[in-house]
Amino acid sequence: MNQQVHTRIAVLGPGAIGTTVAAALHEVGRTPMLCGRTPRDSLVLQGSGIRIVVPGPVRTDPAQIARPVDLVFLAVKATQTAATAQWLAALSGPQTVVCVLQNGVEQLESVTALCPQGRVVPAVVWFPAQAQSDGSVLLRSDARISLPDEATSLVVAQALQGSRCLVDLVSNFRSLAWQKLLQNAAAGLMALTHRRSGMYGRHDISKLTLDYLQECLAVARAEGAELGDEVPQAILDKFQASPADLGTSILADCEAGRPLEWDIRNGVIARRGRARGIPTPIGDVLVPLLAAASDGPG
Ligand SMILES: NC(=O)C1=CN([C@@H]2O[C@H](COP(=O)(O)OP(=O)(O)OC[C@H]3O[C@@H](n4cnc5c(N)ncnc54)[C@H](OP(=O)(O)O)[C@@H]3O)[C@@H](O)[C@H]2O)C=CC1
Ligand SMILES: CC(C)(CO)C(=O)C(=O)O
Repeated sequence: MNQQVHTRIAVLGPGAIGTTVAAALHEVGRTPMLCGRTPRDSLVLQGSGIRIVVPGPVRTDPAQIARPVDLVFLAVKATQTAATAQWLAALSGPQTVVCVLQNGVEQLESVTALCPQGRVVPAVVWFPAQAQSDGSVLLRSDARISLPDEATSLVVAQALQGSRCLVDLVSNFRSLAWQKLLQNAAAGLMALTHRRSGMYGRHDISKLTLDYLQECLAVARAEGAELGDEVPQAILDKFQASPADLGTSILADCEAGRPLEWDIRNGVIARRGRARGIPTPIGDVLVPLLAAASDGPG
């Protein structure tokens, strides 16, 4: 008997990333339970040559959950994690694996605090996905996540096996998570300018991006990430090679007037730098601007 077929899976936070993973699971016959904030009958993922409808409903009341599931994909914004405490308590038991599909390097601590019963696996999410005005989600590249190469991650890898969401199990997870964090930190500039990837073609913005990434790299290395000297330029090259209209999830939040993940994407680097005595002069300017753009007042 195929054990995967019997794995009970929930997607908590059926937004851009949650819809992508739910669609990948549904497509291979492992339709997850959908848990969210806004009731919906179904989710729709669109992309180049794809349209997948994931049957709902999106449940909105954790009190209606009768028993834990085997695997939870948590895909709310980091600013929303605390508000999922009741969901995590209802969905997770001692055997439950909670895979955190969020940016940042602090997922393990923040989510473990909310579900001490579950086993938490942080993920690096590499693909861009954007909610559309009709409620569907647009997937803008192949779906891929990286997980630490450890036993708990196998539950996640098995659930996604054969699906359109590729899973890498990596021995250098910390380094990879910091590398992705640097990409996100640089993407924060889009939320300040309200411009998309095309802006990295400007000479002044590419210089600022490289200078910022150099100071972020120094903090990442002090935190134990093994990242080479080429990383800042490689990140800039990636933005410059992206479609000019490609945004980032923090820009989507900014445009929708939602709180920004400024602390887990940019603030964390300045915080960790301060704790280690590493100067972060550019971050010290960007972070208050992002925080104020997010939280006001005014
Ligand atoms: N989008 C992207 O391209 C990428 C995003 N990421 C990261 O992935 C994470 C998720 O981002 P993304 O998918 O863009 O976020 P979205 O804002 O698109 O989705 C968040 C989802 O969580 C739901 N939600 C919010 N609060 C709760 C709650 N209390 N209980 C249950 N559900 C809730 C939202 O519901 P509602 O519809 O009501 O708002 C929404 O469906 C973030 O950390 C982001 O940085 C990483 C790589 C790429
Ligand atoms: C698009 C991507 C992968 C890079 O900025 C991302 O992480 C995000 O939008 O949050």
